[in-house]
Amino acid sequence: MTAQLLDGKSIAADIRQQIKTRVDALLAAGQRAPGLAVVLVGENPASQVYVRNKRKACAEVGFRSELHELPASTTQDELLALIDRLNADQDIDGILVQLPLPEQIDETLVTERILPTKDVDGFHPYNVGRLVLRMPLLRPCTPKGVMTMLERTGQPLAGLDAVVIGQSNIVGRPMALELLAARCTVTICHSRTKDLAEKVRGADILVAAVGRPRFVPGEWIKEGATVIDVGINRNEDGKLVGDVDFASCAERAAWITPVPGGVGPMTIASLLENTLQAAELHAASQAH
Ligand SMILES: Nc1nc2c(c(=O)[nH]1)N[C@@H](CN(C=O)c1ccc(C(=O)N[C@@H](CCC(=O)O)C(=O)O)cc1)CN2
Repeated sequence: MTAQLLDGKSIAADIRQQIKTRVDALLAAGQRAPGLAVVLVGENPASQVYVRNKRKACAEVGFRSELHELPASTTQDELLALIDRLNADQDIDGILVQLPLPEQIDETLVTERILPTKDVDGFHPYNVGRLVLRMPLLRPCTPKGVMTMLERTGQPLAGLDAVVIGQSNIVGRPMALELLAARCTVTICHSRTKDLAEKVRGADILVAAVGRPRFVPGEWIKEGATVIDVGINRNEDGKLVGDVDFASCAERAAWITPVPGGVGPMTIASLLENTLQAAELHAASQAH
């Protein structure tokens, strides 16, 4: 089998177009455009690229976005004070603090300080808890983007065996919850998992979020599986590569995501969807 490409770049472009149409309708009805505050602490070059791309996507769909760039020496109290101001700002619907944060700042405290209804990353324990209970409000962006891609394959997900490699709070765990909510039988694998290859061989859907270049070889892939690669790694020549060995995995899979141009653009598209949803929540709360 040679896999069909799940083209995140083009699915994300469709989503941006749909969101733009909804923003145009809001503006035509005399309402204001959704507003996103993006907070970047320090000068991590990858984070600077992601933040730039997020703001570019906001501009493309007609959202307002404001950037709060803080020095790497920012204290936790200074960052929390900024979040308090953004929580209270009626012109701001969504708040995003780009991760990772410098080591003097506690990520958990920061995540918990953002109002759950403005938490467009979906990382607040309230939003994670709602996902656990199958009553999602704002859903973590990368897993949400993966679910959108899986819908595009047209295959019913209920009853499929899904394997997620990686147990991070922002990808692996919420990804497993999303797949469980879609009624897959889900196995979460991590660095202590025994017989990883055997587990992956049983997967109808594989989501690789390991952070190791080309970690999954084609021989682990079940014939006809869907392979979702969340990894973004630089190889020796500086080229971006995923967590799966694309060429050999594509020989056995039915569907596969590329890197770049797969899950990454979908993360940003999901952020736009969440920001629109947060703006709708905000407008509804003001109507009462
Ligand atoms: N507050 C958050 N921080 C981080 C998140 C997040 O969702 N929220 N996720 C990652 C980084 N990330 C978003 O912030 C992200 C990573 C990659 C891409 C992307 O589009 N990648 C491109 C390649 C880009 C390149 O050239 O480097 C692709 O895959 O095609 C988007 C978003 C950690 N932090």
